[in-house]
Amino acid sequence: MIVALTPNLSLDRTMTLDRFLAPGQLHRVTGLTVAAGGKGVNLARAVRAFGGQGCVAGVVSGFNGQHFRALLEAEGLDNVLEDGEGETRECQAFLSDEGHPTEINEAGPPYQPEAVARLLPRLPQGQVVVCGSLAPNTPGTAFLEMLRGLDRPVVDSSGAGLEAAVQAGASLIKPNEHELEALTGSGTLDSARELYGRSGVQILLTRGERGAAFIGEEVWEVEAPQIEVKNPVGSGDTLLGTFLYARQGGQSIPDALRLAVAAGSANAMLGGPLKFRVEVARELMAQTRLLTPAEPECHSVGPERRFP
Ligand SMILES: O=P(O)(O)OC[C@@]1(O)O[C@H](CO)[C@@H](O)[C@@H]1O
Repeated sequence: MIVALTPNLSLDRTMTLDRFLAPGQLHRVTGLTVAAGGKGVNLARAVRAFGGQGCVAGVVSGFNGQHFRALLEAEGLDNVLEDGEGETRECQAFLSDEGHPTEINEAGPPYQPEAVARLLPRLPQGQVVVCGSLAPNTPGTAFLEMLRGLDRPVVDSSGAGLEAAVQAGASLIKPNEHELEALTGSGTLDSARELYGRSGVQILLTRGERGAAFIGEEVWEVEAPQIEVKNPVGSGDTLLGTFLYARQGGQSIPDALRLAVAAGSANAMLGGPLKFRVEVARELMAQTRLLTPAEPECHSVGPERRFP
């Protein structure tokens, strides 16, 4: 079981516009999809698409929260949800034939310690993955404490969330290059190696259309296939969900990474997490390229921490 604990769930509204979003102009919506969202939902969808067990966990609130529950139930995704106060946020994605997909994410209701305290004991047994942004006003100490109580979770967050993940000794983090740069001052493979060397936290570094790298005791890089991107939203979540699913199923790191990169590409090519198809990911896997594992320059690795 992969448990996608998502601190800031959302209702995702994906709008196709008659032309690329332009300031000060009227736009007509030619297509609209409303789906349960937040990074953990996309991750759980990918796990399930491959035949694995994925469960969404989080706090939902208000009318949007009821809508979220109904959409998740309609999709048949396993979930553990607690009711909170305020209103679950909305995240908008704008697409058009002219490209440049654009996202606008609300902040969401503030951190709700009581609801989180009710939620955590209800999490099912399994690998916990903490996914996405934190609720506004989440105290750093409370988040750190939560991570420490989760037995080496995987963390896909940014900013303070990522810093806390390193401090708490997460088993794996999944930054993109910008998030790694914000964390360490540089988004390169060398800086990821240095981070692993001093923390023992494994890193799955996503590099957008270029692919991804795994940095731990072993270092692997995979180049993504050339595809036409329809909607990149959720590609990183699909990539991570696929990687974790494949590793739990016993696949080697390079095989899991190739499948994960292919799955992220399939997500972007097909139009997002609701359109993702495993067969396409498997086909695209043949077009990924595994680069020769680079020799770590820094051998001073920390305590051994492997996933799973
Ligand atoms: O605001 P966060 O939590 O960073 O990201 C939320 C979000 O943009 O991430 C997913 C795509 O990765 C969307 O489904 C979702 O709405």
